[in-house]
Amino acid sequence: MKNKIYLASASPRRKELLKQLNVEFEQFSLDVDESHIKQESPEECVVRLACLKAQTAVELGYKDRPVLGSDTIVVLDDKILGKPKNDIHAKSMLKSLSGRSHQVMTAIALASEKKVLSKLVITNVTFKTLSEQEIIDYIHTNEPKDKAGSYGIQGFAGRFVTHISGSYFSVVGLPLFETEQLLSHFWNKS
Ligand SMILES: Cc1cn([C@H]2C[C@H](O)[C@@H](COP(=O)(O)OP(=O)(O)OP(=O)(O)O)O2)c(=O)[nH]c1=O
Repeated sequence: MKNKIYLASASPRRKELLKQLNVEFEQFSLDVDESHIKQESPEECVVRLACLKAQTAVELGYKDRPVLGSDTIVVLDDKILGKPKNDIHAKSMLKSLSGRSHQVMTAIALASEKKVLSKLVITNVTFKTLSEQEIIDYIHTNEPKDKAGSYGIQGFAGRFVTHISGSYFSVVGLPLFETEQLLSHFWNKS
């Protein structure tokens, strides 16, 4: 069917965001190797991972509709901050983000057997200076655990943000405007 897609993602946030586009979809989770390759830039890495998620799903047999894959990373001084390994890791990431600006990069990819289209969205986010206690309290909320950069702008960390330039939805995991654009490109080209 023309307007139905698959969402290759375990993320409940991406599911909720995709609903806002009024696209019919089925979600499933995938196990892909998300490790970073040393030589690649953050931009190359996030696009590669979004494409990998979408293309792996196609290879696994999800071929009757386009597959949407997405990946989000936080980048500080050109270095990738992925998901924290533990609370100590989360603490050091939050410390490094304190009082500074960073980029949140989300790539989206649509794949079928015939083609793959992708788009990279970069958003600048500035944090206020965080006290040691604020970082500890935030880690106790458990929010950092499954999130790139150890924070969720949509949750308690929203109050850390003094400035954002770009797409709020992209920071949460799925840029709405760009996803709709990519879908329409994909369908117009098929
Ligand atoms: C910076 C930031 C990230 N995140 C989330 C978005 C992504 O879900 C997650 C980054 O990990 P991803 O590997 O991009 O996504 P995921 O593992 O949650 O889901 P899947 O790979 O199956 O699609 O961090 C927020 O929810 N809020 C934020 O403010």
